[in-house]
Amino acid sequence: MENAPHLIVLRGNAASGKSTLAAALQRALGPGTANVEQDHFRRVILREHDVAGGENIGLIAHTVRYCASIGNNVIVEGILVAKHYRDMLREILAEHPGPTHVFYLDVPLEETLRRHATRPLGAEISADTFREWYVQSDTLSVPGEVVLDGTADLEVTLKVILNRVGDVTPNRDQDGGRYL
Ligand SMILES: Nc1ncnc2c1ncn2[C@@H]1O[C@H](COP(=O)(O)OS(=O)(=O)O)[C@@H](OP(=O)(O)O)[C@H]1O
Ligand SMILES: Nc1ncnc2c1ncn2[C@@H]1O[C@H](COP(=O)(O)OP(=O)(O)O)[C@@H](O)[C@H]1O
Repeated sequence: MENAPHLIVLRGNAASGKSTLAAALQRALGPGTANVEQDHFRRVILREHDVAGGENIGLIAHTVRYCASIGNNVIVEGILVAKHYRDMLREILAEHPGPTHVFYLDVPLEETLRRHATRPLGAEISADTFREWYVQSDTLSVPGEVVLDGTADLEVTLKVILNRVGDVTPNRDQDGGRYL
C-alpha cells in the first residue's frame, strides 16, 4: 500500500539502550510516529508481571494496530522476550500493510550491567538479578531481522536504523501545534 505507515520492532535485554534509542528514533521520524513501550503497557497500565499469556500482550497488539490504522508509523520497543511475545509480534508483522523492520539490540551482559549502574535505579536492582534476566541472542527469527551492535554510540546505531528504514513519508497533516 502506497504511503502505508512503517512498523518498527526494537528489542533487547534490560539496559541495552532500547528506550533511549526508541525515543530518539521517534523524534527522528517526526510527527505521526507512535512509540509503543512494552514497559508502559505491562507495568504502568496493567501492573502485570512478564508472564506467558499476559494481558499486556494483546493490549500492545491492539495499540499497534490502532496507531497504524490512523496513519502513524509505529515503533514497538521492549525486552519483548521471544518466549512470551514472539507469536504476537509475528502476527502484527504479517498483517501490517506497510514496510516492516525488526531490530535486535545485541549488548553483552557486562555492558548492560555497566549501563544499568549509570541509572538512578541501578542501586535497586542487583547485578545478580540482571544476570538472571539476561537472555543471550533472543532474536525472533523472522525474515529480515537485523541484529544491531548495541555497543556502538547511540547516534551511530540510530543512523544504521534510519538507513535501513529508508524514506518515511509523513502520514499525517503536520499542522502547527498539533504534536509535542
Ligand atoms: N528474560 C526475561 N523474561 C521475562 N521477563 C523479564 C526478562 N528480563 C527482564 N524481565 C522483566 O522485565 C522487567 C525489568 O526490565 P526493565 O527493562 O524494565 O529493566 S529495568 O528495571 O529498567 O532495569 C522486570 O519485570 P517487573 O519487575 O515485573 O517489572 C523483569 O522481571
Ligand atoms: N549506545 C549507548 N552507549 C552507552 N550508553 C547508553 C547507550 N544507549 C543507552 N545508554 C545508557 O544506558 C542506560 C540504559 O539505557 P535504557 O535506554 O534505559 O535501556 P533499556 O530501555 O534497554 O532498559 C541509560 O543510562 C542510557 O543513557
